[in-house]
Amino acid sequence: MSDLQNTDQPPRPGVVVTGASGRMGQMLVRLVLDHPDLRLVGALDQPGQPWIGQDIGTAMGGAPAGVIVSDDAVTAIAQAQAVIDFTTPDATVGFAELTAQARAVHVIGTTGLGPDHLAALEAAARHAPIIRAGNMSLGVNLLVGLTRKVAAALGEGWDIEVVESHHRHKVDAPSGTALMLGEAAAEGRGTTLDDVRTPAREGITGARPPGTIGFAAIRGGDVVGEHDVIFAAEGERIVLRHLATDRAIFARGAIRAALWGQDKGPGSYDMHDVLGL
Ligand SMILES: NC(=O)c1ccc[n+]([C@@H]2O[C@H](COP(=O)([O-])OP(=O)(O)OC[C@H]3O[C@@H](n4cnc5c(N)ncnc54)[C@H](O)[C@@H]3O)[C@@H](O)[C@H]2O)c1
Ligand SMILES: O=C(O)C1=N[C@H](C(=O)O)CCC1
Repeated sequence: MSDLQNTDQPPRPGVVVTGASGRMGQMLVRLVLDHPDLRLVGALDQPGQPWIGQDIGTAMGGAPAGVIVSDDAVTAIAQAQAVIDFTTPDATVGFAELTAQARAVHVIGTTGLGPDHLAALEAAARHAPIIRAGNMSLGVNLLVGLTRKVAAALGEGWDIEVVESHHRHKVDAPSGTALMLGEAAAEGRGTTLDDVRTPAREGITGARPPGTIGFAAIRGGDVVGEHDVIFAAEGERIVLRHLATDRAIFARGAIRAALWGQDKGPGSYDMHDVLGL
């Protein structure tokens, strides 16, 4: 095979994966390395992480990938056309400033973001596209639409509860997905989640106020991610359920978003934009 690049083909976007040693980071590195239309140009992790300075392929137990894990985000992101980021809220805000400077697409899967983080991302999105979703899978994004529809069809005689289960390492609750589903249910009812969200229950809580949306979080073992939206009325119940059994569904969505974003202008986007839902 010739070493010469086929000049008829557009250049393949260069991708930096952040949190490269993490559960999602490793999955993303594998899929980007295998992708015919993308190049892995950087693998970032936090200072002190034992993989810093090693080839990402060998650190993951495979063949060398030709990309060294680094904690130098400034240098790595300067050469990226896309940054795929599943890390922590504070780290994500830092990466957003750098992707804005590089005019690179920032695909954000990080959950647990607070109002200050979200405001910082809005500011960064004035300079480059940001595609963010608490869940990047096709199935969950379809479920969001179904949840909105069912909530719109049912009156306040139907109580809405979102129950989620995740692995023992997850640090935020409710999950980003549960919040997406709760927001969709609230929208379906013509309100906002902030107005109807019930705080976590414990002790003598009193009876359930009508029209509220509650959340319950289960943590244990290696559960990848499970979500039920329960609509409960007198005498009947509807349960909308999504079960994730493989993190690849999130990584595939993120890669699709990175490619989709290549010809988009600055702004805030989500997976509904990417998937055309
Ligand atoms: N949106 C989705 O579809 C989706 C799917 C799965 C997970 N998530 C979210 O993605 C995030 C990561 O999940 P995970 O299970 O991979 O976690 P993890 O703990 O396995 O990985 C996080 C990685 O980020 C790294 N990191 C932390 N701070 C950093 C910094 N300042 N710079 C660079 N790297 C840094 C850690 O060292 C680690 O490698 C969580 O917020 C989780 O909820 C979202
Ligand atoms: O493993 C996690 O952490 C997950 N986080 C997302 C969430 O908070 O909803 C998506 C599912 C997996």
